[in-house]
Amino acid sequence: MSDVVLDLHGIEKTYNLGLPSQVEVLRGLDLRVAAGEVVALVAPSGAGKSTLLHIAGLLDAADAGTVSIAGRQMSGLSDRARTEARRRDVGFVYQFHHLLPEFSAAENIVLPQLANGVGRKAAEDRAAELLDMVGIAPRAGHRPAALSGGEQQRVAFCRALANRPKLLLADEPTGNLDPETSDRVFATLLSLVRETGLAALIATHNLDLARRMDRIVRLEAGGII
Ligand SMILES: Nc1ncnc2c1ncn2[C@@H]1O[C@H](COP(=O)(O)OP(=O)(O)OP(=O)(O)O)[C@@H](O)[C@H]1O
Repeated sequence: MSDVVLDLHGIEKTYNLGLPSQVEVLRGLDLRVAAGEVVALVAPSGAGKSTLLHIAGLLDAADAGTVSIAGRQMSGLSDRARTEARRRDVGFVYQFHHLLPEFSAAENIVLPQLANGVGRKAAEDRAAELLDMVGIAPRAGHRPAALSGGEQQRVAFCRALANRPKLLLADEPTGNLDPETSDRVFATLLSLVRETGLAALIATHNLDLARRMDRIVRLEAGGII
């Protein structure tokens, strides 16, 4: 596959609460996502979707196997180097936006850039550009509580893309929205991803949305089938 951004190979993960309550979640999972590709991750509840996204996003470590992002092997890195790689290369969107309630929409997009070493003026320009791309520039000064659910999720997309990551990971990004809003917000997400050419892995239970992506992968019995 050309231009592989996310390369998971032989990933194993077991949660050890002590025998007999050992949960083997991932058993030698392989998955690749290329630049510009939007992949739907479909899994029955409890199959390990969140576990997989956390490992791919360097939030959690696998017991075995390798994680490469943009050609760089992440498995052997120190915690600090991994955190830096996550900040720089990975954007996350969650089902519930997790925006900071005391900050405006624009500030929520500025802050992760400041944490990544970007200057304030450049960060503000980037926030304005992203809010414009998702069609809510006039809401830049609103705090999350003064935004609709769909607007909040759009801001969360902008925040995820603020540092120009190579990989976007999303866990049910439109799952808490009504079907019509979900549809519109999802279309925004797709066009954002396509414009920026990043690799995206988007978990969803919604098969209509999954079908609009480039490829569907199913997580079952600890692997991709
Ligand atoms: N920290 C943990 N300790 C022990 N078991 C865990 C832990 N986290 C998850 N599990 C178990 O691992 C399995 C996979 O969990 P995970 O959260 O990845 O599932 P999921 O596919 O995201 O589910 P859902 O779609 O319902 O959110 C589940 O059986 C869960 O109970």
